[in-house]
Amino acid sequence: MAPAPSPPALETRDLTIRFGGHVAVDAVNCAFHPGTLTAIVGPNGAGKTTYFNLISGQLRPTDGQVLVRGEDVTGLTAAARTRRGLGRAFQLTNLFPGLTVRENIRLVVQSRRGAGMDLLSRAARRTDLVDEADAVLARMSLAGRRDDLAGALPHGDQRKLEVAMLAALEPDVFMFDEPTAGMSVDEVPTILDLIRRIKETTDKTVLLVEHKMDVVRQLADRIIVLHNGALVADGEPAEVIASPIVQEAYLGGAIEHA
Ligand SMILES: Nc1ncnc2c1ncn2[C@@H]1O[C@H](COP(=O)(O)OP(=O)(O)OP(=O)(O)O)[C@@H](O)[C@H]1O
Repeated sequence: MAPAPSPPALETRDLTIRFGGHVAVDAVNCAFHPGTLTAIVGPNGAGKTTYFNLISGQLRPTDGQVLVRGEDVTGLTAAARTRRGLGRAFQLTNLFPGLTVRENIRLVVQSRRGAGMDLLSRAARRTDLVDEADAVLARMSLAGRRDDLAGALPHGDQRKLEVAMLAALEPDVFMFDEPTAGMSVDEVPTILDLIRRIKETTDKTVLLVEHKMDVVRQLADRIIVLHNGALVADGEPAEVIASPIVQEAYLGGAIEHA
């Protein structure tokens, strides 16, 4: 007998949230698999960030479920979902500005290894933890910034540090919400390179909310399109980008509902 296929890394079933009479996410059914980077696109207000918030546990759905490796996590807190392998990069809110770049990474490594979040503890002096933090910094091209205070970094390097901290957490599912927002044109390629490295060197599941279609085109294996909270397209990037719904959303303004 053939072995049962493994469940998706992440799945949403009929995931729905209403704010008053407004349906912000509307019965979204979608499965995400390891080794795949899925871009989530759609016009402003389509429900992309709300969908992320429902997956990561910042919001509770009105209806539907979130499953991680087949396990229903809908009733769990955001922190419990993180422990089950869901990792989300928040726009700079996770950084400790008064600590160095290396200390920020070390805290993530420490906490993942169950050694607490105290920088002065005995665990914090363990050389294996420091070495691991340094390896992440090297991999993420941040070794040169190792001793700089996170709060004093230029914006682009803070965003890089945020990606590096998520990489140090080693989640199964990486969630990026507009990782290049507010970056200058010359800083964008570095972030894309870091995300590409995560995608190419690991068998992780990556979700990316992104407005810039050139970024999506470069990174995505698959694109899903949200519009008025509903999933309206799902497929290969070239095919989805060429579809009338995306052409209208990005080149011709708002999409009219059929
Ligand atoms: N807490 C909330 N209370 C009421 N309405 C909300 C709330 N959060 C989001 N919404 C509404 O839900 C809809 C989806 O918003 P969301 O921010 O998810 O869209 P988005 O696709 O991420 O947009 P953008 O691309 O502009 O970031 C919008 O109409 C928004 O006003």
